[in-house]
Amino acid sequence: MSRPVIIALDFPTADKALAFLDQFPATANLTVKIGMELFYAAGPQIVRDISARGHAVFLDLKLHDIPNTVESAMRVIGRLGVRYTTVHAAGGHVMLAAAKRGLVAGAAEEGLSAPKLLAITQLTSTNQAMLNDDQQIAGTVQASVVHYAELAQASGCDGVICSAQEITAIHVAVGPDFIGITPGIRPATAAADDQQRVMTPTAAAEAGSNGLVVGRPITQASDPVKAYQQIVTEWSTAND
Ligand SMILES: O=c1ccn([C@@H]2O[C@H](COP(=O)(O)O)[C@@H](O)[C@H]2O)c(=O)[nH]1
Repeated sequence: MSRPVIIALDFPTADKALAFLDQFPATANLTVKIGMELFYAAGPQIVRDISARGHAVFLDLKLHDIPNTVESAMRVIGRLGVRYTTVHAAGGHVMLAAAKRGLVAGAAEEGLSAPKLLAITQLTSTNQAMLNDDQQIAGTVQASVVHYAELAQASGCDGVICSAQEITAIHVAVGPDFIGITPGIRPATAAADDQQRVMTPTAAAEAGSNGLVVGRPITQASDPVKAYQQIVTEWSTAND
């Protein structure tokens, strides 16, 4: 299984996202994440433009709606040729199964492989107090995340999005082949920003993360290519 370092392209326009990518060698074959900001600004064309440059796309729209709506939206996403996409586990097993059905159907219509469906467990910006007080979920963050991983697996998802802090417990609960992609990654000297459950690339590798998502530590670095390469080196070394 490949273990990508996924760059979160959190930019307000297509021009800014493409200019950012222009800094990398044309042969870089990156894996990049298009989230709500860029997709709402630039639409499906930005997925096509970035794919045409040879990069793999993770379309992170975090769907959470009634099952029929999610299934229909996932059918559209399935036609785009992305590698990963996301849905909120909190939508429940009926919605998650509908998401998977839509994704598989949409991809089949275009003769494509279905994207990997990853369920958001607890956002990495959520801490223990927010879980208990805001969401009124009792217990630990880890218990909630593991519960959502089990629900996602039983509902046909391919993996989850979680903090690297929970990845070991997830793999114990649902097995090592269930994908755990981890945002909230910060090199040792980087600011946490709004992230609450962070880990370094080395610690994430040691815990068993299947892939990192990194945004601001790369996109806002004075030398983004160097920042990306440093994280890839740290991650690869720790995975060896
Ligand atoms: O739980 C989650 C789910 C998704 N994200 C996304 O990852 C990146 C992280 O960006 P940073 O700048 O490295 O904090 C961002 O696009 C989020 O939407 C997440 O952080 N946590």
